[in-house]
Amino acid sequence: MKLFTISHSNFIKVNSRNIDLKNFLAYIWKPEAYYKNQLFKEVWTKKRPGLLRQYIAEVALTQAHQGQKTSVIEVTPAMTTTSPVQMTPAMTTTSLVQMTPAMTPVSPSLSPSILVPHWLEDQTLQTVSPAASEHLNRNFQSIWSIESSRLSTESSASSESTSSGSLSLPFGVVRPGSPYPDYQIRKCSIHTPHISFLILDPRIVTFTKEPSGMFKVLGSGVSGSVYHASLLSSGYQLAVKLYHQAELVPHTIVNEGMIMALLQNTGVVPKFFGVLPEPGDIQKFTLVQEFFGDGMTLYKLIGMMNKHQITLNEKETITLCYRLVHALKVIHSRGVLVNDLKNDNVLVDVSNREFNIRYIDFGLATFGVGMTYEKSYEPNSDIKYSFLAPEVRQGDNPTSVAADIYSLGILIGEIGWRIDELEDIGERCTDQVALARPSMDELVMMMDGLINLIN
Ligand SMILES: Nc1ncnc2c1ncn2[C@@H]1O[C@H](COP(=O)(O)OP(=O)(O)OP(=O)(O)O)[C@@H](O)[C@H]1O
Repeated sequence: MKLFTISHSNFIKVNSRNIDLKNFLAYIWKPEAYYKNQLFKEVWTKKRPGLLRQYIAEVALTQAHQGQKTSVIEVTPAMTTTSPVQMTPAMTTTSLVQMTPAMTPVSPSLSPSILVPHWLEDQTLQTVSPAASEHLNRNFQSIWSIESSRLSTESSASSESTSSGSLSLPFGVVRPGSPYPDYQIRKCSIHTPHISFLILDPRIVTFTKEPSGMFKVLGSGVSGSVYHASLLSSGYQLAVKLYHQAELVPHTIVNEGMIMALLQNTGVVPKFFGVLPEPGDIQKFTLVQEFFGDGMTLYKLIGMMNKHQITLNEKETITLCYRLVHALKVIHSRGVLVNDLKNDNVLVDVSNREFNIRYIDFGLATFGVGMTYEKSYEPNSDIKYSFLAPEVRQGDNPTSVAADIYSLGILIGEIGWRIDELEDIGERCTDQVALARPSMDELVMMMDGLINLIN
C-alpha cells in the first residue's frame, strides 16, 4: 500500500512493521485527523503535506476502508513493474532539480542554538512497563536483523540485474568498470534508490540526560543536533539526529536515510536503525543510528594529535589513512558521492589502536550524480570551505568522484603531514586540476603499496 510523492519524482517506501498501527497513529497523528477522511482530503489537496503525513494518511484510510485489524503496515514497493511512474535511471538522467545550495549563508531563521524538542521534555519512562519495553526491544532487534539480512541478500542478488523487487538497489546500474559520473557537468538531482527503512516506536528509545538534567548532545551542525540515546532494555547506545526545521526538508532527511540504508553492511557507516517520528507532528522526524567511537570525530583526533595529547606512530597513521581511502572506495562503489567530506564527518574509534572509522553525515550525499554548490560570497569562504574541491567551490561544476578525492586528500594531509609518502599522496589528491588527481583505483593502489611497505 502506499507511497508518498516527492517533488522530483522520487518515490519512497517506508516500512514500519515493528509497530502497532493504532499506537503509532495515536503518537503521530492528532486523533480527530485520522478519523475524518474528509479532513485528509483537504490536507492532501490544499496544503501539500509532507511525505510521511501523506503516507500515514493513506495507510490509515486504506486500513479503515478494508477494516483491517492487523498491526502490520505493509508497504509495497512504489516502483513495481506495473507502476505508471518510471524511475529515471540514476546514471543517465538529465533532470535539473536544484538542491538546496549548501554554500548559502545559513538563514537567520535557522536556530543557531541547540533545539530541544518538546517531546523530549515530555518523555517519561512510566508510559511503558518493563515487560512491554522488553517486548518492544526484542521486536526491534529482530526486525533489525531481518532487515539487515534482507538488505545483504538483496544487495548480492541485485548485482546481476536492475531490481524492481522490494528493494531497488542500484547495483544493476553501477557495475565495476562502468563509467562513474566523473567530471560530468550536471546539476544536482536526487536519484537515490528506494530503500525501505523503519519508522521506530518512540517508546523504545531513551534519551540520555546529563547530570545537569540537560539532554546529552553529541554534536550540533548546520542541519541538526545529534543526541545520545539508548535502547530501552538493552542499553545499546544510539546517536539520534534531530534536524533543525525538519518540516522544511523532509526529502533531505528521507534521502539521508535512504543513503544510510544503501550503505548498510559495508562497515563504513554507523548502523542505521530508521526514523523516529516526533509525536504529534509527523513532519518532524529524526535519524537513529548506532553510537560509534564514543563520538570522537577526526577533527577532535587531529586536534589532540597536534597538541600531543595522543600520538599515532607511523604505522597507525598510515593505517588510519588507508581505512579512510578504502571506506570511500566502498561508498563510491555503491554509487554514492559524499559531497561533504570533512574531518568532523568522520568518526574514529580510539578505544584500541585499530583506529576503525565510520563516515557520517550523508545530508548532502547523492546517488549516481553530482550536486552543484552555489558559490559563496561570504568573507573567508575559501578558508571555511577549503575541504571542497576548487571547481566545486566556484559553483560552476557539480561534485564528482574527483571532488570527493580532493576532500579526502585534505584529510590525508591533515593526518599524515609528518610522513613524506602521505604528504605526497595528499598533495596529489588536492591538485587544483580535477583531471590531474589520482583516480580511486590509483589512490587505493598507492595506499596498498604504502601499507605493504610497513607491514
Ligand atoms: N553515529 C554517531 N555516533 C557518535 N557520534 C555521532 C554520530 N553521528 C553524529 N555524531 C556526532 O554529532 C555531530 C554532528 O553530526 P552530523 O555531522 O551528522 O550533523 P550535521 O548537523 O549534519 O553537521 P554538519 O554541520 O557537519 O552538517 C558529529 O560531529 C559527531 O560528533
